[in-house]
Amino acid sequence: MEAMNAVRLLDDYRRGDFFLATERRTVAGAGVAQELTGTDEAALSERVHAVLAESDPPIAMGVLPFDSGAGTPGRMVVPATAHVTGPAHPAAATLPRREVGTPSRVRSVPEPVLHRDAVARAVAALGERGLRKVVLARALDLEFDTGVSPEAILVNLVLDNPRGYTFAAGLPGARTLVGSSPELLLSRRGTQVVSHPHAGSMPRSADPVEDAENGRALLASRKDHIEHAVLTDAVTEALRPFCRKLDVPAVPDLVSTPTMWHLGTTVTGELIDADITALRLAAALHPTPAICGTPTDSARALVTELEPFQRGYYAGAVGWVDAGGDGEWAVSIRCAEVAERSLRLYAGGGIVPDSDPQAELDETTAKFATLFGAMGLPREWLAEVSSSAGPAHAGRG
Ligand SMILES: C=C(O[C@H]1C=CC=C(C(=O)O)[C@@H]1O)C(=O)O
Repeated sequence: MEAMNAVRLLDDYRRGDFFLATERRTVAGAGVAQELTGTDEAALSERVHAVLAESDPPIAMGVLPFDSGAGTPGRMVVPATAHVTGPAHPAAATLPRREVGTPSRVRSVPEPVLHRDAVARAVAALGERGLRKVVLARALDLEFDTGVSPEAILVNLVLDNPRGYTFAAGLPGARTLVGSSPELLLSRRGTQVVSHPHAGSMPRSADPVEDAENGRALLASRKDHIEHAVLTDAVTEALRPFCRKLDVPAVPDLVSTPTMWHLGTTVTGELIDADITALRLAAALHPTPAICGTPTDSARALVTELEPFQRGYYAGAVGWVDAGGDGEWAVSIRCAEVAERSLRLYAGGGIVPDSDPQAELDETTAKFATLFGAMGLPREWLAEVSSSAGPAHAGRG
């Protein structure tokens, strides 16, 4: 695998290919030497491992869906050419921002008032069905009169956040998943594994006093600590059978992106069996309660019942694995599925018994700001399309 300048790789990215920029490295793959798809993620990881023993380049990259049971397959590609190099920053900061264009229509799915209703129904269902947490999402559909460029969105996302897991990945049906996630599902290097689960949120603010206050409020929020503890417990339990040592801090850290504050816990472990690959571990962890809920099956059933769309590759995972089993997988949030002249943005939030429907609607609105900012769209539009007044406010143009 050749090393090439990360900025050049970013500039060269074309839809259909794979790109992941992190604080530590940049991974890019172009073209398709082999494609493997499947709805059983553990089986897919075994097939990928077998293929990688004979592949050049010895690396596969791709996406896992939120729910492969809904028929959306995991997709892994051994690219024709692959590059693994250093971080895109600070050099990327010199790149000019790219124009994305203005959508002719922006629509909330479901309408904001219906998302609030869904949150209220979820709160009721938690008690009735014995769930500790469920994550509910909504979408924004943007339509354009001309082609929309995932390449431009990717460049702007990389510029906006040197610390994110910023990705673009080709999907079946000539679509592209593009986004910038704060959340590491799993990385493996030799026998060392790391997961950095995130749950609990407050928006960042341009006003430094309010911004710091929001961070403090999140650290003091009992509801958010409960939401986070459910997640950390599940990640710990999923990793435990694979690890001889596991380190789980007792309290989460306050972590941030340019648009959100979160609670995050860095879980580190040492594998018992060095043959377990990063993709196999990602498949074992997914879906965590950061994007689904607890217990997993009942939470997933409730998501299917209450959300008026299929999540596809939102709230799945995006990453890579090499022939030695090392790799890095991010939770695919703060992202959009881009088609020819349209795109769908997704944002969700964890619901626990103390959740408030309006606050949950506002939280999804704040999370959309990552993609909205990268597309150069005004924040006021986001507020307008997320107004709980409903359909009269739900469209533009
Ligand atoms: C499900 C999403 O965020 C997750 C990650 C961080 C904080 C979250 C929360 O506070 O609810 C969510 O669990 C999303 O951005 O769509």
